[in-house]
Order: sequence, then structure tokens, then C-alpha cells
Amino acid sequence: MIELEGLTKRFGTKTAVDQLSFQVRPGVVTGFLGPNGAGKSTTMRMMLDLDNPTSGTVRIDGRHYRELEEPLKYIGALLDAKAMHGGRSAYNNLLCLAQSNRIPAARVGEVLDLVGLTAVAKKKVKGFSLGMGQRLGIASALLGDPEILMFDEPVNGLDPEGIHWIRNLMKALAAEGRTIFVSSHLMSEMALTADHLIVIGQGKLLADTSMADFIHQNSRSYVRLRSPQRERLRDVLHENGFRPVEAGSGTLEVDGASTEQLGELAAQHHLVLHELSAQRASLEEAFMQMTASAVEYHAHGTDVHGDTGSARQSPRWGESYQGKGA
Ligand SMILES: Nc1ncnc2c1ncn2[C@@H]1O[C@H](COP(=O)(O)OP(=O)(O)OP(=O)(O)O)[C@@H](O)[C@H]1O
Repeated sequence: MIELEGLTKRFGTKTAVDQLSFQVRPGVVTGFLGPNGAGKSTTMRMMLDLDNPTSGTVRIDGRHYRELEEPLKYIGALLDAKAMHGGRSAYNNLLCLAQSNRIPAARVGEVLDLVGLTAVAKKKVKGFSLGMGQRLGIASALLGDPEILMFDEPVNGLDPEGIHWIRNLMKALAAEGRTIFVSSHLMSEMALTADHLIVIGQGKLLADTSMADFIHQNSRSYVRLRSPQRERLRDVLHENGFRPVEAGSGTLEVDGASTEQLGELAAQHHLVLHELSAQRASLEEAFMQMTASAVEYHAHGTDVHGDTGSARQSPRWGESYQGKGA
């Protein structure tokens, strides 16, 4: 378990992390999300005692990082995959780490095998690709067989097979009862991996919730209909109290209705449907809606409010979530 209480970090006048309090629990994968510059890396660095908080505390299983003897046996982390010594082999890099934490040398071979680097164990790290470096960083995190693992952008540079592997590894580690805390900008990947989410924006906590609740509370669900008799369908919907919205490509979208209701209504009026589907926004859309006002850097001409392709005016999801007392 990792516990943050009022964690704050200021760099001069810039408040990078602002009064963050949350817990990362064992047995699940907890995703850590936030736009660029939100303070994720700074938070993770403070969790590992690589940066001093301006105020507030971080506890690892009830203790400060500095109080942990042989910390790699409690918490393993992949923060910067390039932090390895380039002139040393993968094996020797891990061996040094193992010796400093009184971890048996045999464990080095085990973790190299686990991450698929046995064949290049004796090669100098400076010749490694981005993906190989990521795997080596993951091996170093696993070295002490810790109960708590933190991964900052672990899929960065990995190919699809590697992404699949790290996803399953994190889930398996969580299923063993370990605490897994992972940041990623790849929302589709996060949606497949994490059970719980911590979302921050401009250093502040925006959400601490299950993945399912986050998507539910920060996105709208609606039914999409497509018919060769669109005009007639629209009239029938209006006559029955629904508010269909034209959504381009000949489709209509209806809020507050089920596919069963609308399918039966269409059948009663002998209307042909080419599409009748329940739609829910993705994690990516929910995330963009929630963090839109907390985005520090965005490109000109892009819609940070998340264009769902609909003509409808969406509510400000972050506001509605925060209105629920987050
Ligand atoms: N050493 C530092 N000195 C000054 N400002 C810093 C320092 N480290 C981070 N910052 C600032 O603190 C803020 C948070 O940065 P941080 O790297 O923690 O964000 P992040 O959420 O990890 O971003 P990204 O998703 O882009 O990696 C940013 O505005 C950054 O410029």
C-alpha cells in the first residue's frame, strides 16, 4: 500500500504537485493519469524519495522510503529506462543493483529470463533499443520481488507483443496481491490494464475511482440509429417524446433511451434500421473531457474538449464529476 497525505512540491513559483492525498491499494492495477505537466513524474519521484516534498508525506507500507532497509525488496520502479549504465552489460547493471540490496545473484538470471533479455544479457546496454531498455528497466523493478511496483510509461517503445506482455505481467502481479501503480498516456492500453484510476490535473487530484465509475461518470451513453427512412424515423422519435440529434453520415443519436425501446418503436412503425447500437464514450474521451480545463499545453486548432463526432453540445464532464463531491 502507498499512502500520500497532503503531498506538495513547488519549484520556485510553480506548484507541480498540490496537496495530493490518496492511497494505492494492493491486489489491483491502479492507473495514474494526467495531461502533460500534470505532476505525475514528480509525484512518483517523491514516492521513491528522489525528490523532497515541499510539504506532506508518502508512506510505503506505513513507512517512509528512507526507513526501508534494502528498499528494492519493498518497492520496485521503472521511472527512467535510460538510467542504466550504458557501458555495462544488462547482467552487470542488474548485478550491481542486486548486490546493493543483498539480493542473490541467481535472481538476476531469473528476471532477465522473465523479461526476455537472456540472449542479450552480456551485451552493453548502450546498444539497446528503446524497447530493450524498457524491458531492462522492468527487470530492475522486479529484481527484489517487491510487493509494490511503480511503472512510469512502461509501454513506451514496446512493440505490440511487448505491450501485450507488460499488460498481462501487471495483471498477474496484481492478482498475486501486489500493489501496482502505472502511468501511461495510452488510454486504450490503460482501459485494458487498470482496475482503478487516480487522475490529476495541474498537480491536483481530479478523480480517485474505479475504471468503470470513471467512464460512467465522465461520459454520456446514447443510442445510435441509422435508417434509409431517416426523416420518418426522426418524426416518430419526436412524436414519442425522444430528442434525436443529427450526427452526420445519416445517423441519429438519442440520449436517455435503450436499444430495446427504440428497436421496438421502429418495428411498430415498420421502419427499417441499418444500425441500432448502444454507445458509450471511451476512456480517452472521458479523460479528455475531465481534464480539458487542466491541460497546460495544447496544439492550436485541436479540440481539447474531445470531439466525439456528434453535433450535440456536451456537458463539462469534469464539472459534473466534481459536483459529485470528488
Ligand atoms: N526540476 C524541475 N524544475 C522546475 N520545474 C519542474 C521540475 N520538474 C518538473 N517541473 C515542472 O513541474 C510540472 C510537473 O511536471 P511532471 O514532469 O511531474 O509532469 P508529468 O505529469 O509527469 O508530465 P508528462 O506527462 O509530460 O511526463 C511541469 O510544469 C514541469 O515543468
